[in-house]
Amino acid sequence: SGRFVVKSQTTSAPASSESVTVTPVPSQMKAWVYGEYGGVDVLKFDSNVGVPDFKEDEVLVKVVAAALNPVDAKRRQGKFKATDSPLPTVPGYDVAGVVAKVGSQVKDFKVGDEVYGDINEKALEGPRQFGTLAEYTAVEAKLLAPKPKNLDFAQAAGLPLAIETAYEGLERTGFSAGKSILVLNGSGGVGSLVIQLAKQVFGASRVAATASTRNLDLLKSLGADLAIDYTKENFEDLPEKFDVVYDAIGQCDRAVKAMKEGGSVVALTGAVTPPGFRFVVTSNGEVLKKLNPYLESGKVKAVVDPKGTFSFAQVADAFSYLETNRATGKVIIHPI
Ligand SMILES: C/C=C1/OC(C)=C(O)C1=O
Repeated sequence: SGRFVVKSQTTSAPASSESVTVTPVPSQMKAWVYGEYGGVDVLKFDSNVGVPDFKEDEVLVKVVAAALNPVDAKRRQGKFKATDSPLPTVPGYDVAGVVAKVGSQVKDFKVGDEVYGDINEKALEGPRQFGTLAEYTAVEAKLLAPKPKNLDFAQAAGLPLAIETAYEGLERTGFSAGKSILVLNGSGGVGSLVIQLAKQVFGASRVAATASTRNLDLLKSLGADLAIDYTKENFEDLPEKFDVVYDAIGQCDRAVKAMKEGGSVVALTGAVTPPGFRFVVTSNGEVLKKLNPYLESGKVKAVVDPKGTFSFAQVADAFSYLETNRATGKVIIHPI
């Protein structure tokens, strides 16, 4: 087959354009790999990794950008080894890229489509051996959605796992219009989206969020009515209580003290104190399709860490930065 080049153009100002060579698909590719569990030092850059096979209901995506998530680091540390796929592993859940090949059962996508998604339907149960920190990745078509036209690949790559987690957590608490919410870690990858979805999609009456001093203005810019500086006060000591507390940091024992009688507390990680509950995100392209209008209208924005994107060669440095827990928004790898 001939050379297929896609010229991507965002519809927002400042417009950005990027040419992506989609085919011919090689048999070998560049990817980051680890053959043993451990620290960042087990990550190796390999120029001769086999391009993954894909099933009839899957697509092969030419990766343009990928995002790092805490689950990538925890998985590499072996915290989920009991349910992990075999080593060696190519890490990475989030992808934004261009469809390079489609399986025979795929109807919703064709070669050249610009897509984004989280490639692991169940984050901790058998995540794919060949992830997104690679030139190509295979994924079920049902986990993908068209990339929002106004976002470049780097911005889009940072959304799937975080926005699906934010949305699913709000749904699971029964959050709805007119309710109040407190978001713990409002400047994080998930928290920065919980603030926006609560306000713009669910119709929150009031949104409060915690962050450090340097991120209080960001909370307000995302729509928070109350920005709480956790270096200066304890949110659970404030007189105001909330219908829902979304714990995106691991402070469930404190979160339940900020909940109104009859309210709900959802936690992403860490020990759970009743009535708080924990869940693990299920990836679903339909959630991304449902949220695309909010992204394309600009009502909901992707938050990329101010350090900017890390190059493909800098993946180990990017993980070191992510694991400081100091990132604001998402840590993105672009271009790949
Ligand atoms: C994205 C999934 C996760 O699930 C747990 C328990 C974490 O700590 C994650 O990051």
